[in-house]
Formats: sequence, structure tokens, C-alpha cells
Amino acid sequence: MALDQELDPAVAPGHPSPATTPTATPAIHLTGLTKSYGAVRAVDGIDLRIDVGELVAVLGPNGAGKSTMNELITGLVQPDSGRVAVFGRTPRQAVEAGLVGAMLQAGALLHEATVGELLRLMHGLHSHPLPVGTVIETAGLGDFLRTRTDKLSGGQAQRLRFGLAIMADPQLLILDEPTVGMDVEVRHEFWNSMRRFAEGGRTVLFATHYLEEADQIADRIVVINSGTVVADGTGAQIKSGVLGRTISMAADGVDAELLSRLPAVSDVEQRAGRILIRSRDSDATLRGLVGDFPAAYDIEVNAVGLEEAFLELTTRR
Ligand SMILES: Nc1ncnc2c1ncn2[C@@H]1O[C@H](COP(=O)(O)OP(=O)(O)OP(=O)(O)O)[C@@H](O)[C@H]1O
Repeated sequence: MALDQELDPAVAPGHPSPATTPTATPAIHLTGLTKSYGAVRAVDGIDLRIDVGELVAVLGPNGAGKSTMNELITGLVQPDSGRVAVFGRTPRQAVEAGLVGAMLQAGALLHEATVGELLRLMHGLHSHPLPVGTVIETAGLGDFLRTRTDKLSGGQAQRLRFGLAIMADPQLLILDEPTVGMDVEVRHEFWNSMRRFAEGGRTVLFATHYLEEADQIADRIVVINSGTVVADGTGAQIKSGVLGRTISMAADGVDAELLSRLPAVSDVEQRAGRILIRSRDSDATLRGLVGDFPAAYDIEVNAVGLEEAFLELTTRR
């Protein structure tokens, strides 16, 4: 790892507020990043730039390299090659400046302490922490402050980890599968809390297996497979970029065989009285369809589901 990385001169030392953080310096900048464990290339050449204020989901199957990438960004693991810059600094500098809060997988919680005691203890360790009351309110910890940390449910423990991650009032929040163990309602509350915290220009990067969650919460989705970025864009861009769109119409009145000759068509299928055309460019296909097949009727254009797009992306290699 480039521990000799230069401090970006645009970033003043200390703890910049969202308003003063220079937007020209990305929150996270990964260049040619690699990390292997024996023969396993956990991170295999990642280039990624995340700007200040972005809310980004990292999506990928088990073993894709999400956690390793998070550990590289937080400086817990050193890369074999490549560079990590966090607000223009090394991960260690950024963490020491209180710019980074992380909620990593199964982070240990001090046993024998209650939630309230642990919060007060951690509060004392930071130089510019949020008030404990704000952390309790933001993370929704008020109902179990007197509970010992080893007696918490999975979802409660995750909320406590979230509270501890925001305690230092970080500008960048890294969340590794934060909603594991939460039921639907708690998950919903969690994302609302996270959104409130992210307001005002903070940057959030979260890893998840939940496609719907990535699509609903994030502005941008980065799909990782076998240690590399295989797609990067909004949910809609990823869906249309992978499989295009589906155009369907009533099956009578058109010759399905001829439809495959239309521009950008990748597949034609007949199902339940309708013809389905899979297209890489639905506008081009639609123009050809309307021009060459005036008898076509009841035409619908649909985007593919994120699930389908994700499977296509992560089973290619
Ligand atoms: N400390 C380690 N020692 C050995 N191998 C590791 C270590 N950490 C990760 N790996 C391996 O690196 C690869 C990527 O793992 P990583 O945990 O980063 O993936 P992930 O996308 O976070 O997976 P999951 O969704 O299951 O948490 C896997 O093959 C994993 O077994």
C-alpha cells in the first residue's frame, strides 16, 4: 500500500464540515487496487471514484470481494498493489482525522457493558464526537440502553454498531451488510436513520446482498464479481445496460421469425399468447417494429428486473 501517499493539498487538516469539503477531491479513490489471500484474488484490479455526498451500494455475491474492498478503504488491510485515497489522504490519515466511520461485518461489541455504558465509553475516545443523545436518537437505541451488549438481538446489535460508526461524526460512512439480522420494519427504520445522517453532504458506501435495497436506497450501484467491478451506474442503467428491455405484443398478426431481424434484437420468444422481444436498444427495435410490422398491436416495453441483471452480471465469469 502506498503509505507514502501525499496529502492532497486541497484538503485542510482537521475535520472539514460538508460545506467546506472540496468536491474536487473524491471521498474515495481506488486505483488499480489488488489484494490476494494465497491463490485467491479477493480484489483483482479495482478502479473506483466516489464523490463527496454520493450514496453508493456495493452489490455482489458471496466472496465477490466487497468486505476486502471495505477493509482496504478503512486501512484494516493493506493492498498488494494499487492506491487507496480517502478525501485525498491515506486510509490511516483519514481514520485518524475522524473522517471515516465504519460498520464492518460482525464487529465485536464489548461484553459485560450495557449499550448506554458502551456509548459513553466510546464517546470519550473521540475528539469531536456527536452528542450521545444524537447518536441514540439517530440509531434508534433509546429502548435498550440498559441492555447488556451480549443480550441484544441481531438487529439491535446492528443498530448499536451503526451508532458507534456515526459517533465520531464522520464524513464517510462504510457499512458492510448493515441490515443483516434485521426484520423488514427495523430495516426500513435503519435506512431512514442512515438517510438522515447522510443529509448535508456526507458520503455513504454500503455493501449488500439485497438487490431491492440497493435499488431503493442508493443513488449508484457498483456491482462486484470475482474482485472486479462488472457494472457501475444507477439501478435503471444497470438493468438496461445488461439485458436491455423487453418489448412484448399480441402474438397474432406478426411473424415471430421475422422479428429477430429487427435492429438490436437479442432474442424472440412466444409465451402465453404474446411475443417477447429482448432488445439491447428498445428505441431502435421499436422504430423498426412500428415501421415494418404495422399489424403489431398491444405493444408494451418493460425494463428487466434488477435480479435478472444481477444474475447475468455475476454468472458471466
Ligand atoms: N482474511 C482472509 N483470509 C483468507 N481468505 C480471505 C480472507 N478474507 C477474504 N478472503 C477470501 O477472499 C475472497 C473475497 O472475500 P470477501 O469477504 O471480500 O467477499 P464478500 O464479497 O465480502 O463476501 P460475503 O458477501 O460472503 O461477505 C473470498 O474468496 C474469501 O474467502
